[in-house]
This record gives sequence, structure tokens and C-alpha cells, in this order.
Amino acid sequence: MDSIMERPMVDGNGGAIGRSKSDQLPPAPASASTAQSLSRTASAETVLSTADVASLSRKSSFGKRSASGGSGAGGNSHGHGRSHIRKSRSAQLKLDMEDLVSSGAALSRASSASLGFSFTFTGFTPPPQDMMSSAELAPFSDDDVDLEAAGATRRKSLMAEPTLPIYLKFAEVKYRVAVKGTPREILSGISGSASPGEVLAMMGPSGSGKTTLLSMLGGRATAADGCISYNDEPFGKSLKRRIGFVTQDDVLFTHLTVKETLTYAALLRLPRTMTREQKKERAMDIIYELGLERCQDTMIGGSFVRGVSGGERKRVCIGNEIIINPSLLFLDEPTSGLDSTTALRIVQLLHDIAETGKTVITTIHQPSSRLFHKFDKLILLGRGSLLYFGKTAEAMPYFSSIGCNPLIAMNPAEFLLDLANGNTNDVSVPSELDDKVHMENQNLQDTNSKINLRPSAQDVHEYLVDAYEHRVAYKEKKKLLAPLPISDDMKATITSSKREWGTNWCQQYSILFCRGLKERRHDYLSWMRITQVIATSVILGLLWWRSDPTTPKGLQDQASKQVPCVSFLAC
Ligand SMILES: Nc1ncnc2c1ncn2[C@@H]1O[C@H](COP(=O)(O)OP(=O)(O)OP(=O)(O)O)[C@@H](O)[C@H]1O
Repeated sequence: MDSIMERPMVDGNGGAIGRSKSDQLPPAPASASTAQSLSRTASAETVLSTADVASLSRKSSFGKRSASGGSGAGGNSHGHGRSHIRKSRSAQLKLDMEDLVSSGAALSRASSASLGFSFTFTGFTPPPQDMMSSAELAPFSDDDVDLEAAGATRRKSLMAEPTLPIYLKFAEVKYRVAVKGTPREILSGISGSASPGEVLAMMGPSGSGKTTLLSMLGGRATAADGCISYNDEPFGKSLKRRIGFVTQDDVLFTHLTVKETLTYAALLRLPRTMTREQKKERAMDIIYELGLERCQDTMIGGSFVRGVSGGERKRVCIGNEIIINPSLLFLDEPTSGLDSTTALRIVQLLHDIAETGKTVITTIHQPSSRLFHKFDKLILLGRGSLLYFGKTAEAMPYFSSIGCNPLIAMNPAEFLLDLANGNTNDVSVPSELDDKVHMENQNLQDTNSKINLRPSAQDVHEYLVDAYEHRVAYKEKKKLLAPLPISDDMKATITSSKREWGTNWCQQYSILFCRGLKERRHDYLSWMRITQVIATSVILGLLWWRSDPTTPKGLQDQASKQVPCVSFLAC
């Protein structure tokens, strides 16, 4: 187990950090020095340059792109004479062939590319002809060429814009609620961390506390106990502007189109230093980045109105949050209710976002095995307790090391959820648990009760919590004490509130008013509504017909009829 969980630790000089992506991130001193030099420039906003962001990224695609002088998809599409790639495809396929060659994730990455999702976050790295033909990777039909070519010219690597890297750490986080006066512990001492460039997934059975933990990390709920830090600083108001939070139940306006939704989000949320036109441009860029150009004029839809598909809807929600270029992105079950292919597209998108130096944390219900391996780190929760925190790739070896193995071939996520639920039907259990079952059965024989063949869910839960606590937890907690590879000035940036944001009260009012009108235009302009108004006007008009306002009786009549009129209008 030591070999699995033990990793080179930090030196006291702030060299490395004990995080899982250390092998993929640049050497810490370089990063730190860059950060220091940046902070020394004492700009109002201390951010990483694009180069820093790229260096935080696990891949060198940004570097390659900037080195080649390409500034966008358009620029890349004709770079290096790679004319074998179709123009329409060139802005879309951002496959990193180093990964394709070297990593086990290559297959899933290639398959997600072929799913037709635009991978523009990581820059363009065209594949060698001998390895994969453009036709094999082409996600769209020839009919789409014009649309794609038009879209390609618009695409920019938005997420590559400079952003402050945020290292999230949380230790011994507890949460309690009072249910009918009795305190109930929802989370009991959860520790972990996530670094820029990583996607951290939270898994666990329903009710295990994933959403609660996510809300606390996102600053939406306060922990009863424990410590949550962002670049070693506590949560502050200014941090809210650097956080994107995609909730489980989206709140989108049914009658607005995708384009309108994102445009209003841009107008409301982007800094006032940007012009209206720039904000609209930004919304369009997000639409192209998320591959929503085909449905940009489609209504969002809802229970009674047909609208965009579930996957597109989720992407709109994500777009609503990434439009502000957040450093930290939280998502609550972004793939729930989606088929595995669409879910894979969403997770690939999260991956691409993380690769640009953002920290992405998501809860996930029951991922497919392809999807499971896309996450860098994993938190497994069971009944509010931590059953595993660490690299996703090391989860299965860890459970194997504590005596839990699947007895049949199964999706690792399914296996872990079974364990978290205490279901050991297709799982081999360690001798400790078997011995416990035998002892309990011996006691039951005396009372002639039915004997148990498998350990109880409670026993399995206690065993897993205990195993994690004794074998892994102390090492992970030690890692949390490691210094961050960023300067003190950059750490302090997180608490400064110098960033210009939002719109003034008047602008907000007018934007919200226009949005309200647009949302309800279908109500206002429906034939039913128009007929209703005309019919009501005629009826009310008839009430006053031939009433004489010059006589006291006529005036009395008119006054008394105003009561039902006002009541009707009020309703
Ligand atoms: N304010 C509250 N009052 C009472 N119980 C609460 C409160 N908040 C959370 N809980 C309980 O805490 C547990 C964890 O809830 P949470 O929503 O975090 O679970 P989850 O793992 O996200 O579940 P799901 O996957 O179904 O969304 C649940 O049993 C829930 O009923």
C-alpha cells in the first residue's frame, strides 16, 4: 500500500507539492519564480500569463501553439503545411497525440474526439497522417463544412485567458444539521485537495454527502468544523468572482434561446470594463467553444416546451459559468440523465477546461468505466465518511490492497459504489470481515436465527473507514501541509477585491427587464392572450355603454362597475 499511496514529498523550500499531478505540472520553483515576477509587477490583478497557464496545463499544446505563432484555430488550420486535415475539422480536433501514443486514456480521448465535440481549449495538435486519418476523426458530415468553417474563424481558446490558479485544500471538514432537534452528522471529517489542471470527482451512493461537500467547498455552505483554504487563504467575498458553480437543477429560462441565455449572462456578469459589443462577442465565443453553434437559436425549453437536448442544456449551464473565466469550477452531477456518450463529451469538456489551469471539482453518480478513468482524482464517500481520496488510477489497487476485489469483471465505478453501499455480493472481502461474519453466525446458532453469508453493510462501512484512516489518511493530511508552488503575493491576490466586475444598478435593471420581456414574449404575443384582451375590452366597454356620466345615477353606475374591472385586471 505504501508503494501505491506514497509519493515524493515536498521539500521545505516550496519546491514541489505533494499533489498527484506533480509529474504533469512544471517544476515548482520555475512556477513560483514566474509567479513572483508577476506579482512584482504589482498590477491590480495578479494573474498568470498565458504561458503560466500553459505550464500548469498537463499538456504542452498551448506551448506548441504559441511557439508556432498560432493564435487561434484559424491560425492553426494551415500551420505547418498539414493540409491533409480538412479545414472544417482543423479548428475542432485538438487531440494531443503524445497522449494517443503513450497513455491508456488514448482510446477514450480519440473516441471523444470522434464524438464531434470541439476540443479547442488545449490548442491544436494535428495528428500525423499515418496514425489517424482526418476522415476517421471527422465528427460531422460534409454538410457541416460551411458551418464549421465559419465557426472555426470565430473560435478562440477562451479558457486559455489568464486566470489565477487556485489550490483548494480541505481538512477534517464536518457538517451537521439538526433534524427535529437532534443533531445529525452529514459529513464526518473529510480531507482532500485539488490543484489547477486537475479534475476531482466525488463519488458515492445517493445521500452520502457529495452535494453537501461540494456546496461547502464552493462557499455555499459553512462547515461546522474543519478547514477549507484557497491558496492557503480562507473563503472571502472576492473569491466568489473566481468561482463557477453549476448546480444539479439548472435554472434556465425556458423561452430564451441558447444565444440569448449566454448573451444575457455575459451582459450581467462580465466586468464593466468590457463594452457591450465585447460581451456579446464573448457569448458567441463561448457558444462556439462549447459546440453549441447549431442550436444557438433554439429555445432552451422545459416541461411543456420542446427545446435543446439534455446534453446541450448541460453545456449551456456550463457556459453560463465559464463565461466569467473562473479559476475554480464546481459542478453538481453534470452528467446525470445523459447517455454515456453525451456524458463522456461533458467530462471531456471538463478535462479541457482543467487543462488550461483551472481547478475542476464535480460530483458524479455512476460513471461508465471510460468516464471514470478521465478523472484525475477521486473522493469516494459513504454515509458521510471518506472511504478513499487519491488518484483515480490508484483507487482499484488501494481497495485490492485492503482485500476488496471484484469477483467478476465490472466497471470500477460500479465496484466502488457497491463497496460504498456495503454491498459485497460480487466482491471478495478481507478475512477480518469473514471472521466477523463467522462469529456473528456462531452467536445466531444459539438462538436458531437465520445465518448471514455476507458481512453487513455497517460492518463493511466501518472496515473501509478504518482502513482508509489507518493506511492512507495520515499521508494525505501530511500532503495538505506542503507549501504551494506560488508566491505569497499571488496567495494574497485571492483576498483582494480589486477586480472590476458586473454592471451598475441601472444597467442590471434594464438588462433584466429586457430579459423578462423576451422570456415572456410568447405569453404576451400569443393569440390566446390577444383574443382574451380584446374580448375583455369589448365586455368592459359594453358595461359603460349608454351610461350617462352627466347624471348622478350614471356616475354611480360607472363607479360601481370599476370595482369588478380593477379586480379582473389585478388577477
Ligand atoms: N439541511 C439539511 N437538513 C436535513 N438533512 C440534510 C440537509 N442537508 C443534507 N441533508 C441530508 O444529508 C444527506 C446528504 O445529502 P446530499 O444532498 O449531500 O447527498 P448526495 O450524496 O449529494 O445525494 P444525491 O447523490 O442523491 O444528490 C442526505 O441524507 C440529506 O437528506
